Amino acid sequence: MDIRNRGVVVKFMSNALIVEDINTKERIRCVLRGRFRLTDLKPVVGDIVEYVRVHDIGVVESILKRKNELPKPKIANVDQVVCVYTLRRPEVPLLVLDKLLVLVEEANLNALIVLNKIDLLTEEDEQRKRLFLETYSKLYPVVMTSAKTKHGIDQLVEHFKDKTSVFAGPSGVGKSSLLNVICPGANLKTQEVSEKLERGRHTTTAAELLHLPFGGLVADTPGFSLIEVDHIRADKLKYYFKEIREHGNCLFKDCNHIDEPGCKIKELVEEGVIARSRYENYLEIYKEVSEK
Ligand SMILES: Nc1nc2c(ncn2[C@@H]2O[C@H](COP(=O)(O)OP(=O)(O)OP(=O)(O)O)[C@@H](O)[C@H]2O)c(=O)[nH]1
Ligand SMILES: [Zn+2]
Repeated sequence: MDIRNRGVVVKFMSNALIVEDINTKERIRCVLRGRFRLTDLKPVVGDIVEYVRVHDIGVVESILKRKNELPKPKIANVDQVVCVYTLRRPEVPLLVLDKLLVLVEEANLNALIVLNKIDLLTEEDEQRKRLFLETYSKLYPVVMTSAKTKHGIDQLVEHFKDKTSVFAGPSGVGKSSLLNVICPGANLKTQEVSEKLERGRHTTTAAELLHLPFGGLVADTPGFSLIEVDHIRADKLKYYFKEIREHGNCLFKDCNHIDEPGCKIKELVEEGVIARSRYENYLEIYKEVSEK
């Protein structure tokens, strides 16, 4: 009787995949059992598979049910999307972060918010920083970091421990820099200009999962930096804003919280329970997806 082992698919190569054994952490080159040719279901990075050893290679027998699945980068069983944001260099509009969080909620994933480049913040930014923390730490875990001075990196590491993470966020916020700090040796090439020009190609190649030295896995790609919400239906948007989803109870059951009478959400914005910027961005995205 063959012994079935379990492992995580960490990488794809031309005609084989690399599976990291769940128990031994050994990386084994695997091929797929022939019957996979007959189905549409193929393993992706992040999948947990069952495999048997045949001499020094493995043969993948089956794929375990996925907890979740990201289309781009193609990756399964992600525990958290690490949403990186900066208040300076670049100064990113909150709308960009709120759209990203909508995508994370839509995919039913957990978000970790990282406010990076805090070394660049001055006293003038104190107010904006406080407002940012006030708004988001009610909703998601927030960590403040500097990839440059290493401030907050210990705390960041705690959040990555024993999880499968993927970075996301707009260009230039420091995703690759943070990855290189928490995973020395990852050596993300994406910082180089030549590579950046090939970005289109880079984002279409399969992600690879890297083993973190303190336990856990992280995808080597900059995640989804293209933050596109056009596919979302306007009447579904309310489910992808955490605080709006959690405070229902409007006069109309199907209230979209725009200008309906007896809207509880609008009341909560007035009372300061729901952040005004979040509600305004909700309205903005609602408008955007209604007009398409
Ligand atoms: N001052 C400061 N600069 C930083 C910090 N983190 C990253 N940078 C710089 O910001 C620039 C962009 O960093 P990247 O890590 O390439 O950003 P990215 O998010 O991966 O960008 P894309 O690959 O375009 O998506 C680089 O010049 C980094 O050196 C930080 O915490 N503080
Ligand atoms: Zn309402």
